Amino acid sequence: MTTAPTVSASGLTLRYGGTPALDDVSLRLREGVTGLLGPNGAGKTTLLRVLATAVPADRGAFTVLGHDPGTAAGRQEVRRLLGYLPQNPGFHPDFTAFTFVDYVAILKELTDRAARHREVRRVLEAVDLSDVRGTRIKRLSGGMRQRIALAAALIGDPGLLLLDEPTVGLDPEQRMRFRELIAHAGEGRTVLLSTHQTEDVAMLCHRVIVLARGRILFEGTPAELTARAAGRVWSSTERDPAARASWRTGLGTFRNVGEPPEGADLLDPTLEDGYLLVLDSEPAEVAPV
Ligand SMILES: Nc1ncnc2c1ncn2[C@@H]1O[C@H](COP(=O)(O)OP(=O)(O)OP(=O)(O)O)[C@@H](O)[C@H]1O
Repeated sequence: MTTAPTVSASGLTLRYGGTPALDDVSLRLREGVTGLLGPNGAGKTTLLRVLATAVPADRGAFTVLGHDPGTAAGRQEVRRLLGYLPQNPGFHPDFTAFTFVDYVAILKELTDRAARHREVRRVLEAVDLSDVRGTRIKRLSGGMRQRIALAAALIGDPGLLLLDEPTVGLDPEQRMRFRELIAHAGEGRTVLLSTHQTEDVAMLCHRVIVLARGRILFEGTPAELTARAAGRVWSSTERDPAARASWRTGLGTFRNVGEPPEGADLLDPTLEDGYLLVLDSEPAEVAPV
């Protein structure tokens, strides 16, 4: 039995000038972590901002756990149900981890001081930052700052978590640590994770959406995205000019992605190969506005 979707969206469209940042986007998000992949300018941040009710769509509609943000009451309810980690969280560097998260909790209408402080301690504990809660943010590493932003998004235990490129700029160890936290956050709630890291998607997402030029090009499981490249990745001793992408690996041979020649030495595809080929299938021209 499939659970009811947390988010149901249909026909979301938003233009900046003549450029469609979102173009007729329909989707359903369920419990677990859904990765949102797409090249720069694909519309990922715009989609997250629309779902976070930070900006209204020009057309289309969506609900979060049945609430419609098209009405003032619905919008208020949706805001209570979601946590949002924006691309640039905008910390005041002189705030401590605790005062920043407490400030966000006040904005989230947690008015009872004692209960709010308990909640702030809970979310800082959840991201393993209890030890530095009194430290000023300017003295903390990038990874710790991202964990503070995640803690702030977790205030009130939201059913929907929107994360905009949270692992950008983190070193591999911090990224792995953050992956653990996202996977944990995705247990029992719905997470939409915008990222450029195909590895993050392969490692922790239940589903993946590929967005380009404001349109959804693919929606499915990471295994299904990887399968798009089955039989389309091969090894050769020379760069294959017919390949969509071709590079020399550490082994000295070339790894090619595209349409292989007859009898090619096929390799196992990765999610990144599938992603590349899905992007390649995109029509070159955008529909006239
Ligand atoms: N406030 C704005 N005003 C004008 N154009 C905008 C605005 N925000 C986004 N855009 C445009 O909308 C399109 C989608 O941008 P968006 O930031 O959503 O993409 P993205 O997939 O998040 O990109 P990135 O991976 O680089 O963060 C781009 O063409 C961008 O230039």
